[in-house]
Amino acid sequence: MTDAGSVSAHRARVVAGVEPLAPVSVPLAAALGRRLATEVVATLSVPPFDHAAMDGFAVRAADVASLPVSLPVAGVVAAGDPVAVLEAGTAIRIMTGAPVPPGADLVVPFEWTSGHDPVEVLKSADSGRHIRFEGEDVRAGEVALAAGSLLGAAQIGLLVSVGVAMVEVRPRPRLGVISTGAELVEGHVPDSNTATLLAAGRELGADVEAFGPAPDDVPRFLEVLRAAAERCDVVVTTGGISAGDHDVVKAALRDDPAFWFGPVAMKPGRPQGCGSVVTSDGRRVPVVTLPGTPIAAYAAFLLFVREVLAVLEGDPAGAVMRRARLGAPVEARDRTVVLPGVYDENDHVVPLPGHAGHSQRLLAQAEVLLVVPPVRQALETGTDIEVLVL
Ligand SMILES: Nc1nc2c(c(=O)[nH]1)N[C@H]1C(S)=C(S)[C@@H](COP(=O)(O)OP(=O)(O)OC[C@H]3O[C@@H](n4cnc5c(N)ncnc54)[C@H](O)[C@@H]3O)O[C@H]1N2
Ligand code: MOO
Repeated sequence: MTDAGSVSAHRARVVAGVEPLAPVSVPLAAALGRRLATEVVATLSVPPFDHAAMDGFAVRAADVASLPVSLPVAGVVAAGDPVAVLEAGTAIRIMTGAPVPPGADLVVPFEWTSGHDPVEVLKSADSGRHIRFEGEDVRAGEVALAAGSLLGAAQIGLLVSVGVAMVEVRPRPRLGVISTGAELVEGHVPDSNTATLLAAGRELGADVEAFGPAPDDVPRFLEVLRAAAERCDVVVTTGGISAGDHDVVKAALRDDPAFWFGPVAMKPGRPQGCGSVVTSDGRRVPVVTLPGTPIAAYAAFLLFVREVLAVLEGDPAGAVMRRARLGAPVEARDRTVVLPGVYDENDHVVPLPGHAGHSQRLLAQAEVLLVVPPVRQALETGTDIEVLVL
């Protein structure tokens, strides 16, 4: 098979022409899990003012340079108090978080002193000790987070600290799933692909909607596809793309120049396709046509559709490719093989025994899918390979 049929070529094909979604402005509370569309510049410094890092006494380092020394305590300042001023030759009792009095350049912790007025300082330190200086972490005007950053708990906390309340983020992609096949419409086979792919989409941060099962009828299928595209940013179909008499997806789209169908050198998931539909308002919506066999559909979703979602969500690097070491030898073939597997006690990956090609039971027991590259040789224990974490 030519390179056009490799997994990596198909990955590139499905994301070709896909652009990040137009940014939306949201309050921080709605930004969890989104990516920044623009860099964020700090409007406040972190910390916002010089403050004590320890409970103790604010002093001038020069006044405690030679020990022992005893200083009168001129006042007390706690976090939230107005700023006090330190006169030379005195100390101010200070609590962690309180603003450092102008004139002071050292906080001596209680443990290094007699603790009472006049305070005897027993141990000294250089100017600047136990003070957190304004802007030493982030300075106002500096870039706090780069465009493309994923907003998790820590990033949201940082944005609050730098004084930012609204952020420009990429919205959640809207993922449409269309399963196809008369056996699903008639209820002879439960539609597990729709349920699996909706769940997989939600796990990847998408808003999801089912439009199938669609019957094996070309005009009906095209109607469903257009309706899905109008409401979505990416549409996935399952089934109907191999060589059968009722393969509706392929029949409907094979002659559309915006679509590609062909075998990809992988197992499971050999029949694949992709293309795009233009909506009434001129949006180009990518469409990925996955095989119907449940394991093939799920593996292909993780290999290909995850990439599309990553681009739409504004991930600058594309979907994160995870890797792991083999915990047992695996025979690589002439095409990419996707095997259900688990982590062993060394955090290496091993295929589950009894792999029978299409077992949904085995898939449900798996922690990862091993992506065994098409290198036609025995891969030894310890070999580094790509994994799809489930
Ligand atoms: N002559 C050939 N036949 C087949 C080829 C081929 O290259 N030449 N490829 C085989 C491979 S590999 C696969 S994978 C399948 C893919 O076929 P389709 O994508 O057209 O899928 P269907 O025929 O519609 O369904 C396959 C299988 O999966 C079940 N299915 C479908 N959708 C669902 C769903 N939503 N939930 C649960 N199960 C589903 C369906 O009932 C079939 O049993 O083609 C081979 N044939
Ligand atoms: O390659 Mo198909 O996806 O296994 O049965």
